[in-house]
Amino acid sequence: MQKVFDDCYAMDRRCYEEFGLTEDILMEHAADGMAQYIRALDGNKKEVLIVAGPGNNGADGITLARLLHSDFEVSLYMPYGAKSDMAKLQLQRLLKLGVKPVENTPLQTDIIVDALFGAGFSKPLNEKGVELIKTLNVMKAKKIACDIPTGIDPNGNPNPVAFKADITITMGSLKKALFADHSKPYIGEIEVVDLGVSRKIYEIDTSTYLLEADDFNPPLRDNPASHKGHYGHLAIICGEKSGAATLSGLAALRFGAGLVTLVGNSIQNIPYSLMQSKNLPTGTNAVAIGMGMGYDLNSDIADSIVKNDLAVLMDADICYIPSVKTLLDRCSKTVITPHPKEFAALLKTVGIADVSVEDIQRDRFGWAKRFCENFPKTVLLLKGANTIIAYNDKIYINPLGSQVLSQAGSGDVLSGLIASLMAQGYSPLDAAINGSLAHTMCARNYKGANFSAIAEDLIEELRWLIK
Ligand SMILES: NC(=O)C1=CN([C@@H]2O[C@H](COP(=O)(O)OP(=O)(O)OC[C@H]3O[C@@H](n4cnc5c(N)ncnc54)[C@H](O)[C@@H]3O)[C@@H](O)[C@H]2O)[C@@H](O)CC1
Ligand SMILES: Nc1ncnc2c1ncn2[C@@H]1O[C@H](COP(=O)(O)OP(=O)(O)O)[C@@H](O)[C@H]1O
Ligand SMILES: [K+]
Repeated sequence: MQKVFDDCYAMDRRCYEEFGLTEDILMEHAADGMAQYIRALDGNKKEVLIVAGPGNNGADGITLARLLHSDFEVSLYMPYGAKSDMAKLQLQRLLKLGVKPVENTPLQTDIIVDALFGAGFSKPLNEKGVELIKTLNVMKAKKIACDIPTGIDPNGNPNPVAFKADITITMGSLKKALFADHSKPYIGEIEVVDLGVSRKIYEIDTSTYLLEADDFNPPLRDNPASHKGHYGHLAIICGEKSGAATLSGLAALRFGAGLVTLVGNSIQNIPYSLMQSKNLPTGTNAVAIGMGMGYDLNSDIADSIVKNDLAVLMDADICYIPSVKTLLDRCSKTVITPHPKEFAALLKTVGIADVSVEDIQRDRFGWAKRFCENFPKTVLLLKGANTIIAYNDKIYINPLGSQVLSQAGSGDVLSGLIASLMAQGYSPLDAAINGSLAHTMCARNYKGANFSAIAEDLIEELRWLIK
């Protein structure tokens, strides 16, 4: 797990005030981090175009030009001149080496470093900036963003366009804007550079964390004398489309639930390994509800969930049903897993806000936080390119998913995985984190073409998740 921050200003300030470092020292390290990365690239890449802006992001770029000068053919392009004190100082130093900024971007180059705007990006790019970014984006070169790709605003949205990086070399620590859904196509890989002290010292407390594959805690069985009763009994409520519940059920079983029952009237053709029942079976310790259900929730089942305070995973259609609020208010072990459209419906159903899917996607962290303030007992998993898991004031980001997962049924698999862990006794938060990690790791391990995975393939991958 890595720490993630809104921005680095407080941590930079601490470096100056408590550790006696200067802006100059921090900047030298920032530029050196990029220089080391460029020096380690394949030896044929010699031409480097650095596009430097007027502020300290630009100053990082100018400093990099000094560090690379004479070992590389550096072109430094400064379309807005140097405005910040550090940019002016770094430019003076560079001029003393006899290096002058170029008047135009070259037509081709091996490497482009985007140091136009970084943490200070605060208003839309003007026409000149838009044209420049578009020109850089179509050039064939290795593309490196300094701190954050130019054009990505603090909420992670391109405004209106953004530099499309192969790698973002970010300064000091990770920032939330790198993990918005809208920024994902622009960020590329991410590398963090230390700024004069180790990251362990630089970073302060946070409530946001980035999940990694190493955080995965699988439901391994360590009791040789176990029986199915040790691994929980999950009930999945079926409705209009029983295929969704069946996929969830198979995923839950493959992920270790001892017994999985599909609950509903006359469900056809269910796989032999799943049980079926018209009512909530006695002995159920977790319930999954909403997948393919339609908008009709059996009130006896809802009452029984509330009365017995069962662990409950809620997904999909339940976001549109008013009684979702009762479940969220009254149950103490709940996970809800909407995609952005379902989340918009949920916010409206429970009376928090009437907003569009695009409003949510432009501020996923903000809306997740607002939801959790209203429902402090619930774990929210907001699906997306970078899935967010939010509980109370804590946020966990899972960046490991990919377009392999973009098809109907993969959300049903996710519900089954999380509900399976809830049945096996994981806390709702741990179930959401580990279910989501398993889901994205299955997608990463899938060997076929990235358009070809279906839900059943993800379920198959669970077999090989632990090597
Ligand atoms: N503060 C520090 O100690 C460090 C800062 N570093 C670098 O400094 C960067 C932040 O520098 P700044 O705060 O100077 O900000 P930027 O260099 O990102 O932006 C410079 C200024 O441009 C203006 N601006 C913002 N958006 C604009 C737009 N769309 N069109 C035209 N002008 C616009 C703003 O007034 C802003 O302050 C970081 O991203 C990082 O690269 C690093 O050197 C590490 C240390
Ligand atoms: N481009 C992507 N990158 C990462 N994860 C993705 C991507 N597209 C889809 N997913 C994931 O796939 C799942 C899709 O769920 P959902 O939309 O509910 O599908 P369904 O209900 O049809 O099964 C979510 O977990 C989502 O985060
Ligand atoms: K940048």
